Amino acid sequence: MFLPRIVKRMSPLLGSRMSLNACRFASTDLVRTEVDDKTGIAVVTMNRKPVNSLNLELLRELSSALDAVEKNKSRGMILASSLDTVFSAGLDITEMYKPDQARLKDFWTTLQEVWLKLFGSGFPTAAAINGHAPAGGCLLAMSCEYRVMRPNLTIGLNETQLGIVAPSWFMSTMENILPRREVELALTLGKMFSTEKAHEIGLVDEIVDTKEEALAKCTEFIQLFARVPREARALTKQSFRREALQKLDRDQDLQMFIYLVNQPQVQKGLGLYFESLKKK
Ligand SMILES: CCCCCCCCCCCC/C=C/CC(=O)SCCNC(=O)CCNC(=O)[C@H](O)C(C)(C)COP(=O)(O)OP(=O)(O)OC[C@H]1O[C@@H](n2cnc3c(N)ncnc32)[C@H](O)[C@@H]1OP(=O)(O)O
Repeated sequence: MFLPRIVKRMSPLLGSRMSLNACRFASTDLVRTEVDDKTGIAVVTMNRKPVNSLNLELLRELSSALDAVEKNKSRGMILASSLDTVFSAGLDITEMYKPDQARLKDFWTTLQEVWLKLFGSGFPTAAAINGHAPAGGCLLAMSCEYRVMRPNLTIGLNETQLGIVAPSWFMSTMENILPRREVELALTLGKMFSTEKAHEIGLVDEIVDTKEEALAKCTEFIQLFARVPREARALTKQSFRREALQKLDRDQDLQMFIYLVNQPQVQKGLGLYFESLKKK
């Protein structure tokens, strides 16, 4: 459950530019939200060790954090990870392998919700990709309007490599950034791009050396909109994204997911993949 702890104070504990400004914190164990009072930008940081795999609880907290950013009328939101080498490992395999059926339904519904809120948000969004971002991790980053990534990492929709299929709204999200042909090739291959390649093709906008620089670049991007009327910007962004958003038939997508994930060969594949991750 989202129990925001909101305090207003000067924070000598935070690094770099954030430390200079009074910040409001709305934090839970899994998601930390800090709003810089000077810029009005919220930094939403995922914090689920070891790899920020997206389980039901993390997704619920992300969903609540997005509501809070919207409600607080923040100038924008930066999505980041508290981990040194992983942005997010994507969906938590344990939610889909030998699942409890009621929880599985909740899990997928909440993932849809997070995507609808993030991809469809009116406020400006940017991702500080300070670690690997496979599959669902890539989806979160791609749902933002701008991506800044550290070198020598990987990002992509690798689902076919796992013997599963990325839902069509994952594909639409990549199509919002890359040409359709490039997306088809990336998805059919289950391609994980290096930071450098992702930058070359436009999946990532900038490469920087540190997380602090990534946050600073994301802030600069969001501040580009400082003088653009908020509502006009929001409606323009949402018009561009409306087709993808409306294409998601939540109920049909849920039924399809539940049916497919419960197929014995899919369960077997997920089990083998999970074991291979553990043996690594
Ligand atoms: C014809 C058939 C059609 C069938 C259609 C079926 C369609 C149904 C399904 C539809 C759903 C589709 C959507 C899927 C989207 C997804 O997001 S799937 C998840 C994909 N994610 C990955 O492939 C990432 C896997 N992880 C990694 O690559 C690496 O862990 C990492 C690069 C992120 C980090 O590497 P490193 O720092 O070296 O950590 P590790 O030692 O690998 O991992 C540490 C620890 O975490 C566990 N773990 C890693 N990833 C996950 C995960 N996604 N879920 C759960 N757990 C994970 C890993 O096992 C380690 O655990 P232990 O410490 O060993 O216990």
